[in-house]
Amino acid sequence: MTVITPGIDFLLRGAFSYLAPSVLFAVSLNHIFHLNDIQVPTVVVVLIGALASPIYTAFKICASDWKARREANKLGARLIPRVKGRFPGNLDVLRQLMQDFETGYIGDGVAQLIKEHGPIVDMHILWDCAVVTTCPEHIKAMLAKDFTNFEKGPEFHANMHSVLGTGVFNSDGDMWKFHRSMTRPFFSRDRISHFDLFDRHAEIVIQKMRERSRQGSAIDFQDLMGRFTLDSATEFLFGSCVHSLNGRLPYPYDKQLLHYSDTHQSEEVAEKFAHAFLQAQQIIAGRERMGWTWPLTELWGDKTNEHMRVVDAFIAPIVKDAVKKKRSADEEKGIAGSATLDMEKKDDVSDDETLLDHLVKFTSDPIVLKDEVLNIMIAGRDTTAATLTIILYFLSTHPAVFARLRTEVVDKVGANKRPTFEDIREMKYLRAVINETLRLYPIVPFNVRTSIEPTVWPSPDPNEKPIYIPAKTKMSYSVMLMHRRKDLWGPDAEEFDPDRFLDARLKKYLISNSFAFLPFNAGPRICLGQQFAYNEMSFMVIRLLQAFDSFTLDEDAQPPETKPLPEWRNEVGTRKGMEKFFPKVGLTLYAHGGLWIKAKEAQE
Ligand code: HEM
Repeated sequence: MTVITPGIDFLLRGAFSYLAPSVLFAVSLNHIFHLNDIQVPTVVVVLIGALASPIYTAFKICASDWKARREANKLGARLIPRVKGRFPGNLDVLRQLMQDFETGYIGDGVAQLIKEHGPIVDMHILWDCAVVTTCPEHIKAMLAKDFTNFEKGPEFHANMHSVLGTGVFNSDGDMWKFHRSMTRPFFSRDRISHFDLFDRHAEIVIQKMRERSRQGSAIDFQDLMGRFTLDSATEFLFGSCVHSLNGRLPYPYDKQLLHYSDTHQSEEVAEKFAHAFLQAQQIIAGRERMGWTWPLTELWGDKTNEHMRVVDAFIAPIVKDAVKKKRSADEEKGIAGSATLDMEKKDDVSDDETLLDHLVKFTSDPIVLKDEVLNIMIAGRDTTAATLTIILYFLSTHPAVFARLRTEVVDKVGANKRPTFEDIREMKYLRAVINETLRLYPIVPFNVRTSIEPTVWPSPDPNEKPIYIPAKTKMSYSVMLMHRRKDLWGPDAEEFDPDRFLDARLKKYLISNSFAFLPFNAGPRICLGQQFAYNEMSFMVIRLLQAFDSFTLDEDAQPPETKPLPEWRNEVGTRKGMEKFFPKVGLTLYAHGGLWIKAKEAQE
């Protein structure tokens, strides 16, 4: 079977639509010359025809600019402030953005353009609108007020499809409603049973950290949290834990040889699965960054294929098993096929039910089931792992916050007791620490929607006309940059200070403008797992603070090429100038090279 690769498909379509005007023009010209008996050499006809495509393309660009200007005027609005680069198509801007992405501090390139042009800007890459906004009122329009006019869009779907399929993350309209409505009941109540699951895996985490602490060596906390959330997620999603916490944990780069020489190199299922899953996500994140040109980097084949084969090999038998189990249960009860759907209360979720058990009540289509569990796994795993990692980074670098939080843990829960949902609800400072971490490092720092119909947004400057948003335009928004705006969060917006979620600043900045804080998004597509995430993260942090009475960053253990760049320190008073880790973003945010810490065991 011949399969057309994304690159070949892109080139064929591109060649067809780009060359069509030239071919059409040359053929028509030839015909006119022929009718009028004019003798023109074929090579001249071909050359004139060849000019038709670039002229037509330039005409289309000017016409669409003119149309947007006219529509904006009609509505009493103005165009989005546009970046004017030095090279055609703003290629220099694109190059700078890519370079900043590879080697700079997270969001550097976009932050600079916003500083120069205001909180909404059109980077206008390759003659196409490439908008980014950090305004709460614009984000509110896309996510809530004008929700039906903004979708993820066909370009996003195409970029993500080979990994996310048509799951809840990567669908719009009726398909999204279908996925969301079958998954929502699973998250709609406080599912206390998860605390058993968290506890089992948290216990292994603590044990691994104790072992490392006794060896006097640092541990990569990001890797550890990736394993904790992978084991928890696979267990609660499929009821089949991959036990990645039992695998070999990495040692600091400078001690690798010493320790790796006496370990087996055999790759375990969990390692393979986690690695393949991560690689596939990195590839689709790269596609999203490259925009419509990404297929050119996949000329010889879809780069996600080899990784998705590993992921599928793990998931397919689990899905098959769940469908089989459900069928036999139905047969035993004497119900069959669609009758099952009428006879069961599908939305009821029993305590021991996994997400997959729940989903098979709605469909037995293995592709839909696989897509949905994979989507939830991506949504739920790296997000909590990275947030926990950054919480620990802040606790390691802010001893006063650590001490106050530890006092709250010991006072409210005790030195050893397993935390309950009620304990967590009472712990105001813990919630403030988590929120402050999510404010400075929201795990989805950049996101995107696509407009369907043209619309008008309020101007960030009330003295200026509103802003015209054309139809079918990709609108990026950055909650991370919004969360750091001094006009929205006060002059100390770049400081890590959990008290801002407890003192007068809460009312002044947040309650008066609730769309200024959106780590979980808002509106109909708000994160389904928000409560689950708060529970899981709170549980883990409490267990850690019960077991250890100090954490320190071990900067020597950090691989040198992943350390923050020395020149960052020149930017005094900014997060970039303060940071001791290198934040990066794939689909979600993470610490480049991991987060290496040393933990000291508590004596109580
Ligand atoms: C710190 C942890 C988390 C953060 C910061 C977070 C953040 C987000 C954000 C920003 C979105 C919106 C994405 C978009 O529309 O483009 C989202 C969606 C979603 N999240 Fe989370 N999430 C977290 C944890 C979880 C967990 C633990 C789960 C489930 C186990 C989960 C399930 C989902 C789902 C299913 C969606 C898709 C909703 C939809 O499109 O209708 N999330 N999350």
